Amino acid sequence: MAKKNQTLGEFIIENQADFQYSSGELSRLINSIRLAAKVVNHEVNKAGLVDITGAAGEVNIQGEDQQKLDVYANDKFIQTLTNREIVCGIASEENDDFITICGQKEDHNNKYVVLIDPLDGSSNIDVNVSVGTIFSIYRRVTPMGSPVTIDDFLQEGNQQVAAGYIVYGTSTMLVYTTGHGVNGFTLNPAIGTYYLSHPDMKFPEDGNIYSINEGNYVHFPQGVKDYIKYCQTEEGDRPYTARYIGSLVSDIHRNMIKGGIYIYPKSSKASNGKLRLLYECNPMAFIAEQAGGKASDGYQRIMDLKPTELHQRVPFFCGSKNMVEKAEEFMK
Ligand SMILES: O=P(O)(O)OC[C@H]1O[C@](O)(COP(=O)(O)O)[C@@H](O)[C@@H]1O
Ligand SMILES: [Mg+2]
Ligand SMILES: [Mg+2]
Repeated sequence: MAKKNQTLGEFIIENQADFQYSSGELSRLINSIRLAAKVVNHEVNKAGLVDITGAAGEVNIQGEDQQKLDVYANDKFIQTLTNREIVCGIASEENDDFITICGQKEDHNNKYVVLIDPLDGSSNIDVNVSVGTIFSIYRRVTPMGSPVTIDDFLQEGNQQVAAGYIVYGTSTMLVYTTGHGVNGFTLNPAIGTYYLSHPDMKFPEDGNIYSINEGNYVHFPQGVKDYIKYCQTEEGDRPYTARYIGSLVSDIHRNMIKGGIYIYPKSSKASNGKLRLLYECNPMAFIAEQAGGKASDGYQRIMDLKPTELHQRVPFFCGSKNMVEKAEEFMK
């Protein structure tokens, strides 16, 4: 049983056996993400002081202006994972195509691929609102020693071996799962160590927070409009409270602790919504389900969706189980 205030390092070692294929590689991989997150956290905390705010002047494959911190975080995570030779491929929101990590030896036995949203909530960087990083880990499907292919990345979310996020907020937390529940670790910045502050995190089955960008209301499908009206109706424990930070990681983290639902639906402006299946929705869905919550595209379980493209978008309904089921009823 996880001991409160255990360090992340201790927790990783102690729980290594949990993992079916445990050979220490996944532990080293999680440790590398822990390290890269500390480096990025250091920069995030100085946003505004150092020249790390504003646009980097490039546009990513999503057509978004890359923020300097998007690029910085992307470089730090890719560097840290590459230098430790534990992954055979990386895909990122900020890179058009996946990257093959060969390392020193061509025939390395690295068996994991990582998909990452290096900086989530980019629109909040310059305004001192919490942002995050999201990661998703799979075992490769192509034979060891053979070139990594797109098939290693286009796997259904139910094949994830681990997933998690880092939230750079009032404190910095790393929250992850390897399919054995969800645990949250808070960084003590004074000594640079993560401590188990939130063991065995659980989504309350019900909540009274709904998180959606109502500014797009007129463009939403009727089912979403009806669900919003339902949330705002004076009846029983409603109206619910509206909370929307505009950083997926932070909105889901809050709702997991307090109970709530996050929705980024499709709309007449965005036929598949905005969020990316592989490095935003699948990892957050794995976390949500492992914490007793639910995640769908309004109809189907997110983690059963068959990916077809690296940067594909899907509608996203995620949160307290009963609230997501209620919203799905309105989508029927
Ligand atoms: O401004 P909008 O349209 O409400 O979108 C906000 C959503 O977009 C995102 O910022 C997309 O993620 P990135 O910042 O990683 O591109 C989510 O974090 C957030 O929930
Ligand atoms: Mg994102
Ligand atoms: Mg991002």
